[in-house]
Amino acid sequence: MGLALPRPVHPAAHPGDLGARPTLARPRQPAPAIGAAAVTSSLTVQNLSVRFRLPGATVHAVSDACFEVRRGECLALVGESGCGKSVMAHALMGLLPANATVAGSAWLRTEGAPPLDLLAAPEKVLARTVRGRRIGLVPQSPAAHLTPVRTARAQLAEALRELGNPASADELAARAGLDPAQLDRYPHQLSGGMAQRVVNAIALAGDPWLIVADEPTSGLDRPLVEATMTELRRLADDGRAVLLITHDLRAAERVADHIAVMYAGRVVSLAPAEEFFAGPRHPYAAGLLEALPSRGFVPIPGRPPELTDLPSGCAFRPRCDRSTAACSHLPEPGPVACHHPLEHHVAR
Ligand SMILES: Nc1ncnc2c1ncn2[C@@H]1O[C@H](COP(=O)(O)OP(=O)(O)OP(=O)(O)O)[C@@H](O)[C@H]1O
Ligand code: NI
Repeated sequence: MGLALPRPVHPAAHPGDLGARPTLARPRQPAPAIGAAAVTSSLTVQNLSVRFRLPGATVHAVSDACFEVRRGECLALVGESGCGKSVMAHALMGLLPANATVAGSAWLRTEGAPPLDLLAAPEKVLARTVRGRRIGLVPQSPAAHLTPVRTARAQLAEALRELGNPASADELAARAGLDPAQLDRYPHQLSGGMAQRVVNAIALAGDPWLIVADEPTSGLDRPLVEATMTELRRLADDGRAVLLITHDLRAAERVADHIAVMYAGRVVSLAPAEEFFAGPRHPYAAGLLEALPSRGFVPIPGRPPELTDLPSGCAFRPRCDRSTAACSHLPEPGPVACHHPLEHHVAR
């Protein structure tokens, strides 16, 4: 985790009082209303599960995940490496490999268009109407995403052409904060920050209202992390929805309105950011917070379980110092796989 700078943890703010915590949020703007039957565009994920079949084993990569993100909001999905964050993103984009099976629903509601269940939609529909147009993916590694033998300008122009956007590469670049003079460079001639801006610009070429950013700051130094976070917050404030996937809790604190914590494929905590940083309900989420430098850097003992061999009940139970008999089975299916609903009240 890129957690070099200690940051004071702010007390709980009044709900909606974004100015009281270290966020980049400006006052939330209402979603633009389009047409008579305007709805605020949103993504509603319900009981999303993903399994991978392997010879002799099944990987329980994501189990019964539920969350929602709307225009104007940023939801951060945080958790340790391997907990299922990227698999979740790939499931939503229809990009899972052939050995995957998916269950649940992920309703994408877009103004002026019929709702679409991303998990049930045919590949042709996802390719033609969703990827790049309604959902833009900011990939983890800009260098790997860009074609090495073509200039930034050529790649921006191609994205615009494919998505039917009449804007010029220069206009798109200017909006992404790119210096037009740098557009004739090849990817290896771009700095890390510039390459990141090029892929951000490509993700926005089709004017998607939902941005899925999968570890957009991995490998970047602190100033670039800050710049990327500022950019993501700006996208949300401009009326887009942002799903930020990260293991960097401090980066999430900078931009997110809501924090979802995943552990071993399950969402174990889902809360408004103010509430989360004031005291999360699940002992694992509490442990993640205590591992922040500002909270003393206390690591969580033990390791996450193998996703091919999950314990029964709460998967965190073997590492948890607060488990009770109730944790030996999962709670009734619901938004959060957790037996500690009053954790933050008890802790304070
Ligand atoms: N095609 C696949 N076949 C089998 N298992 C897979 C496949 N793709 C991913 N997995 C497994 O699914 C689990 C979740 O992986 P995922 O990439 O979503 O983790 P993550 O939370 O994004 O981690 P990181 O922070 O390292 O990116 C891992 O155990 C991974 O090994
Ligand atoms: Ni990942």
